[in-house]
Amino acid sequence: MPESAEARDAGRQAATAARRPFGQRLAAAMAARGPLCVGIDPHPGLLAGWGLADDAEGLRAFSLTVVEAVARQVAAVKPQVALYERHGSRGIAVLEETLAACAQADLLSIADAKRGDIGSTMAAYADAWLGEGSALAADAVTLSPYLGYESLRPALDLAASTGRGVFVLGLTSNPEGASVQHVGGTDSVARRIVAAVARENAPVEALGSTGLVIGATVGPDLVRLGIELGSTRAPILAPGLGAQGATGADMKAAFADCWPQILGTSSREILRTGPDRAALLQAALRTRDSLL
Ligand SMILES: O=C(O)c1cc(=O)[nH]c(=O)n1[C@@H]1O[C@H](COP(=O)(O)O)[C@@H](O)[C@H]1O
Repeated sequence: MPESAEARDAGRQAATAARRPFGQRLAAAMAARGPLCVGIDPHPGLLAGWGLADDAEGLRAFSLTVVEAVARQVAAVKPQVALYERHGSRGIAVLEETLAACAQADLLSIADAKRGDIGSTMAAYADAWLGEGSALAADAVTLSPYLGYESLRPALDLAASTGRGVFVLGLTSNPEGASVQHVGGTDSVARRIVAAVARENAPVEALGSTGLVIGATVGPDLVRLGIELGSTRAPILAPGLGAQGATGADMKAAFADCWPQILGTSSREILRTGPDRAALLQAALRTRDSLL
């Protein structure tokens, strides 16, 4: 018999009630397993290197292998949504299956979707990535604030009410980001985003659920722009480790004032060692150890 609407709503409410806030869950995972998030970026070249076809079946084998290799060993994984979207609806179905496998394995998932739009459309993105009962809902999603920080409000509010999290782009790891994010000098666009995120987390005593993305490569910019992260209570997702050149030592120097908040993330450098699960795990643990 099909589930009634009332039963479905009750099930969703129970699922939300049982979930602790994302910041708390991330802090616990980082304390237990270290500050690394493994990026799942199934690039065509990586699929070929693993002997897999560049199609939905290849994508599925790749994604589930990574989840199986690192579950219970690292704090989180971050599937790159673009690399599923390029396979159309079948790729999205694989992403849904990958997110479900993470939930099953008690592995935090961060959907790297970088969504951002006017508020009314943002509400629909929020339902997709953070809503209870959505097959695409992850533990957290990346968001772009460059339509204005407050345009993200529907996602910020839904994340808070479902115990999920967001990571808002602050200073990105790519060199082109400076042309927007550095504008304003010591009162830069990025500094204003960081301040808005800090306000979001102000009521929380420990790690909040509104995170920032700050590239592992931007240490000198943080100093030059006078951006201070330690008081934001934001979890900080730091991409750029490995393939983009940043090392654990670079990150420790750049983020000395907020080290307990840092979740380093690396994709290609780890993924290149697959498809052997033991090799993938070893590469992940080596990267993690560089952050301890
Ligand atoms: O939001 C992100 O994760 C992100 C932000 C950023 O500033 N730079 C950045 O590289 N990323 C993502 O992090 C991943 C980095 O991949 P690797 O360079 O292979 O480790 C990619 O999925 C990027 O889209």
